[in-house]
Amino acid sequence: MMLTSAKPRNLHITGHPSFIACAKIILRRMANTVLQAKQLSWQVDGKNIINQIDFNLTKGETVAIVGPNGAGKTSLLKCLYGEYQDFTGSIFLKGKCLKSISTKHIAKQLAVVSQYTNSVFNLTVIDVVRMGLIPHKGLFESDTNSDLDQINHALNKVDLLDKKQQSFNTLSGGEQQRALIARAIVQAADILIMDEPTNHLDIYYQHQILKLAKTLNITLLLTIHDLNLAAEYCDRLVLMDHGKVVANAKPIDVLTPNTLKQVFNLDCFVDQNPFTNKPRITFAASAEQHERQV
Ligand SMILES: Nc1ncnc2c1ncn2[C@@H]1O[C@H](COP(=O)(O)OP(=O)(O)OP(=O)(O)O)[C@@H](O)[C@H]1O
Repeated sequence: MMLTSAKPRNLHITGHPSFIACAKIILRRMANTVLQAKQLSWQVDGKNIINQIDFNLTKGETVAIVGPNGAGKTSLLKCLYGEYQDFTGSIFLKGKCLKSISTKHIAKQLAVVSQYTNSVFNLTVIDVVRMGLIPHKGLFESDTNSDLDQINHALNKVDLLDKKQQSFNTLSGGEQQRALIARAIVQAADILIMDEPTNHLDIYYQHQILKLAKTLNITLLLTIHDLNLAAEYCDRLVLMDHGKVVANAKPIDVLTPNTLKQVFNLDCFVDQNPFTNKPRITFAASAEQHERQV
């Protein structure tokens, strides 16, 4: 197989047809990679929290990072969206080294809905959603009619138009998540990162938030504990344990009894959800389980 030309779009590939097909798949994936980590590690007090992770996010995918408490899921996200800068290895956002991009530029590409925002926002819902405009505006620029239209459109999309003057802190957990998604819509980034978006939500809102995120038709990266929800809504799962990636594949290939036993130290049964045909996991928590090694 031979690849010529420096410009991926003009590449001329020669060789055996199977090599050519394989090369084309690899090149297409490379061209569509929006976020990439290479040999990413992050330490606290000399302890590896994230340990030599290679990670790829392709345009349009929905990927969940799953794994036990303390596995390093949130830390990985925080490195990937630029909150932690003291990592080793490299992170590329649309081909550019993350450390070389300004925060404003990152925010134009990547919106974040993270945990524990409640105490931060003593603002009305519309003010929280308006924050999505910040990366697109100058310091003292006031809102235009088109900005207000965008804000109202986003609030309408998440069904919070009637609560726009309400204090963010007084919203229910599900409504807060929806308000933060509205902020992300206004931010107009094409990658949305969500850290445990279904935390504290009842089963109806868990599905509602994930369905809403999917309707945005953007690239989604999230952390989630519920493996059945992950299987339901995600194209790919990255299973982490002790700061490392244990498996990285389609849900059906990651959610196997052997792999889950290895990571969660619980036996489980995997069959198909009768409504969606997606993998369904039932854990068997028996009295003889050994304590998990954390
Ligand atoms: N800023 C920090 N300082 C010290 N330790 C940290 C810090 N951030 C994370 N850790 C530690 O790193 C480990 C991984 O934490 P992280 O929040 O990334 O895990 P997680 O997989 O998201 O867990 P959970 O499912 O409980 O949210 C934990 O042991 C945590 O205590």
